[in-house]
Amino acid sequence: MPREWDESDVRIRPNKKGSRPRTKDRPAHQDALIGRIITVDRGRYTAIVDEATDQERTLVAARARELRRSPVVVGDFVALVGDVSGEPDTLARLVRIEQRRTVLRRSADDSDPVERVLVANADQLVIVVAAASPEPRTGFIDRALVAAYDAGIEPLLLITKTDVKEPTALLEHYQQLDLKILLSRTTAEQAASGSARLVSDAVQQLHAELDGKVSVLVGHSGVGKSTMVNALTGSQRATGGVNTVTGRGRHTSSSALALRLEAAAPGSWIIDTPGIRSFGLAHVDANRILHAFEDLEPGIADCPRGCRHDEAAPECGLDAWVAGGQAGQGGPARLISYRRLLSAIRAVQ
Ligand SMILES: Nc1nc2c(ncn2[C@@H]2O[C@H](COP(=O)(O)OP(=O)(O)OP(=O)(O)O)[C@@H](O)[C@H]2O)c(=O)[nH]1
Ligand SMILES: [Zn+2]
Repeated sequence: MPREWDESDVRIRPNKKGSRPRTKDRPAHQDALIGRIITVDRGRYTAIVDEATDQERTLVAARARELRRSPVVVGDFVALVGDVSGEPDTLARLVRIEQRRTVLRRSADDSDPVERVLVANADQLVIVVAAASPEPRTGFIDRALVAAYDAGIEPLLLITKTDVKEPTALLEHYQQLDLKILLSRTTAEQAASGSARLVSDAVQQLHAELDGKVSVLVGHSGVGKSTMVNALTGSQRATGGVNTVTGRGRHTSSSALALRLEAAAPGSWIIDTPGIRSFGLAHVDANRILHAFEDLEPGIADCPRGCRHDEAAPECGLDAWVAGGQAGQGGPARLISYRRLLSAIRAVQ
């Protein structure tokens, strides 16, 4: 029966060329498989696909030519095409990097402003220091806190070797900061025997904090990071499966490696960072680092206009803030830490 066309009819009328958009309008590789990058080694990217299903497998991929200039890092979700069987000696093609939820960055040091992405999509940064041997350095912790703040990820401080020394001074220093702190230790006999068995309470507490999340661990050499990572992951580095690709022997050039948290919800990963010992912060705006010092931050309310908050700043509100005890007993030391970091970053900006 004839009738009049109106605008709504026009809209639902099928496209003359068919309902499929033309190739160039379609997102490339729509049917690609999405994988999680667990390690990067000499241009080869190891990904987990179909994670937490019975199809789960590990495969190795190389970047497509058009991604040559786009760094792919541990924690990235990527689109994979080609041979995605994961069979030995196969190589998939990595054609796209999915949008990153968080990005942990650093510059190699403050004087090298080249900013590098270290890890993508992490939820948490676990800063590992020892109560003693090596002595904890608040400068390292503060830098890591700024990096976590900059990345928009949650920091957590893990103090190891509390059997060797009580971390009283360190706890005092961070007392007024809203920072989650966990302690771990071995029994003295075990430490003396050289095979550190961590007390299970400490491991379980950290496990609970990591369950369901992607966490990056950073710390100086010798603080007991590997000991803790092994306790949480069951030494996946050393034996079969995923480990042929991620095992220590073959893992030479990458600075990060994702390991699965044992006995945890799917998607719980620990990213170890053996090659990362420092956090250059040249890429972070000096005016923003105070946000990582929440215990001091309210003190700038009374600063004169344009105050630079450094030692030379006349009548900086931070001096009165810590002198008045508002940042707690550790306040004066915290202010020194803040100003030291501030001047290091300003010196290169
Ligand atoms: N007393 C004591 N010793 C520990 C503890 N945790 C680790 N250790 C010992 O500290 C030493 C260094 O531990 P690692 O786990 O290798 O340290 P790391 O941070 O991984 O160091 P790198 O491998 O150099 O990166 C080892 O001899 C451990 O047995 C602890 O809680 N208490
Ligand atoms: Zn000020």
